[in-house]
Amino acid sequence: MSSDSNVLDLSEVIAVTPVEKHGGQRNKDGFSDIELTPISCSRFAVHYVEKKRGRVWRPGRVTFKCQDPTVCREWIDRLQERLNQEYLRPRRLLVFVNPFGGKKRGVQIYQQKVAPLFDLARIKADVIVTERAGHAQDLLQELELNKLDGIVCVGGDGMFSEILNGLIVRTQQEAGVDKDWLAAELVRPHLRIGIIPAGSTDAVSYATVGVNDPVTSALHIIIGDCQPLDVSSVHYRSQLLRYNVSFLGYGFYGDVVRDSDLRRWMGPTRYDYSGFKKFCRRKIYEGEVAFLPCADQGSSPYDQIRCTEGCLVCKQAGEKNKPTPFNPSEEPRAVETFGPGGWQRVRGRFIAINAATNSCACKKTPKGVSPAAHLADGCTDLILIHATPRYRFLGHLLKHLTDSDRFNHSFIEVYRVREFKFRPVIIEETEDEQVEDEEAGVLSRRNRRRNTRRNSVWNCDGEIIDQPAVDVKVHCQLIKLFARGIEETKQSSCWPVGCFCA
Ligand SMILES: CCCCCCCCCCCCC/C=C/[C@@H](O)[C@H](COP(=O)(O)O)NC(=O)CCCCCCCCCCCCCCC
Ligand SMILES: Nc1ncnc2c1ncn2[C@@H]1O[C@H](COP(=O)(O)OP(=O)(O)O)[C@@H](O)[C@H]1O
Ligand SMILES: [Ca+2]
Repeated sequence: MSSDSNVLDLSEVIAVTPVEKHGGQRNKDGFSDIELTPISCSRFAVHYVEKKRGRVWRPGRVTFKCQDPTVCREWIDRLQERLNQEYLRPRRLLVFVNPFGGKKRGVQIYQQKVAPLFDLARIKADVIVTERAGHAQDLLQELELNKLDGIVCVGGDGMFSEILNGLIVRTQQEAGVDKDWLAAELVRPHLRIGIIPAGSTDAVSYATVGVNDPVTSALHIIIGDCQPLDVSSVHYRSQLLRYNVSFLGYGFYGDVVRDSDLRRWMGPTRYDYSGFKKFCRRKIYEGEVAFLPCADQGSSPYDQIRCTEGCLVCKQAGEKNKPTPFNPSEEPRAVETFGPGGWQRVRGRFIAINAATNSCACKKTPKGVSPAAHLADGCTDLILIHATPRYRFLGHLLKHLTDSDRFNHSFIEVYRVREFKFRPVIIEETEDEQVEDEEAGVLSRRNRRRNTRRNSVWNCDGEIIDQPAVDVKVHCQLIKLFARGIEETKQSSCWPVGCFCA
């Protein structure tokens, strides 16, 4: 409801309920405790999304008084009927709660902040509190999903990654698509995923809603928002390792997540501790990155075009990348040529190799690792941080705390790509010769270095991929979230909400 008028957009109404005669007491979450028997009611309440500062949403409520109870009943039924016609609104959800992530408050967050809203909106939720890592991913291979309107993840990026992988693997299996085939055109799951932030970084939630707030995310789910999202597949020698939706980091960020995983008892601060430790260590990793730049030259990580609600860049990418029906006999369109318009190569000694499939905005870096990255453009921003003295690397890191250009350094290269591969260089103790062994997936350069340098791991949305050589490919708008992208805080967006989801 806009503040200077009394117009209420029906698509942002949560529910309509009869109200008890004496106005009733509201509990701390703003709900009236007593549901009145509808026949005798002369009042009804319209619960709606109230937009607060900083993209925070709260349930608002306005009460209407009718002289005649039948008119009141008529209003309730007609409004309820209209809400039921809003086809994007979920009726039945499967909720996975991670009791272990973040500050270990996933269950309380769901019970106290989300469940009352789902009840108010008459959403039936099947809740599963996970008992171990990978539990949600396993259940998604066997549970009955076709009566559901969506899946909700109560946790952080790692938990979301589990559900994302579980759902995509299940969908390919049912569609007969070989998920291990790098060139395969993946089938899009029809179920949307909602995220209730209850983790440590919650980058996916922050980058798609603009804030990490459980009630705000619950309201986006209730009104049936729909936001397509790119997903990157990570393979090694024709075997799928994992799907990634936000951040892939080798070197610094890989070492941070490997070190911090041993300190989960520290909660979210484990990342700052490990970050400081790995910053001081500043390990350098040699390797070669090959990448296929995105075809649309107009779009670049430097172009300052932010991906917001109704983003045109994503809308055009969606038009260009409409899913073609899967045809096993058809050879995929593989681009293997090197040179202009084809693959490019960069070989070097890196502090970090990062890929941001969306901005990766989060509390640590509100504008994101790559502020101009798009949620659904079919590309990922490949950020190569070459070896450099610590003070210069620190200067780059500090820029994440502000809105300034974090890429404006001679030791940083950034490319907007559709695919990339990384091959580490293993340093071994032998004579100096160069051998390229694609079969082993590594370039082995024999040298007189005293010690073989251990490789880093890939930080894949906070989960560890313990395989340095990877082939990454972006699948445009592979999944859909109950979100609408980063809302413009001032003028309304240029496209009606939900325009993306057919
Ligand atoms: C000196 C301050 C430097 C601030 C640097 C901020 C860099 C922020 C980069 C954030 C990357 C975000 C990408 C998101 C990844 C998440 O998917 C993933 C999993 O999320 P989940 O826990 O919810 O499951 N999260 C992460 O991998 C966390 C990465 C966080 C890295 C923190 C790095 C801190 C660096 C501190 C250096 C301090 C140097 C001080 C020297 C005097
Ligand atoms: N019940 C559980 N017990 C232990 N680990 C779990 C459980 N449920 C999920 N996990 C794992 O916890 C990890 C972190 O989950 P996440 O919600 O991302 O928390 P955080 O944001 O703190 O990393 C994920 O790898 C997930 O697989
Ligand atoms: Ca993208």
